[in-house]
Amino acid sequence: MRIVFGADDENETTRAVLAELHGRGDVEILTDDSWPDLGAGIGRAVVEGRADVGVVMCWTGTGTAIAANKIPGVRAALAWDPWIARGARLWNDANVLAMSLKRLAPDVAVEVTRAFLDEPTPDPDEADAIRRLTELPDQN
Ligand SMILES: O=C(CO)[C@H](O)[C@H](O)COP(=O)(O)O
Repeated sequence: MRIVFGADDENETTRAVLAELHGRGDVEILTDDSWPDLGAGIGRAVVEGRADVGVVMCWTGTGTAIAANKIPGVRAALAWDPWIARGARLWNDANVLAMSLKRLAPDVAVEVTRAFLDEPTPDPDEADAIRRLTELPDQN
């Protein structure tokens, strides 16, 4: 699996997530102190096919998620527990995971990351909803 990762700050949580990612595939790391540019860069790497999925972190996770979702074709999901992360893949076909580097403990962030990456394919029952989602105009 090719994964693009970026965080606008570094701490125990980002280091734990990165270690987990390195154990799971080829990791491209984006460094950008500007969270809008970082989120957009992660999104572009995914839609341009350089990575299968993106994992992005900022203080809240929200800013980079919003920035990533500005890129057409990105479905970035903010997750704070494994159930949310799994559901984002299963029911939303999310291709970018966004997390808070300030509010998730390292072990929780790793569990969230695992849940996201372990659920590679969407639920077929959600195919219509996901198609409808991708048909919605990107106007933001
Ligand atoms: O959580 C974030 C955005 O949602 C940022 O990480 C936080 O606002 C810090 O950004 P900066 O270092 O540019 O002030």
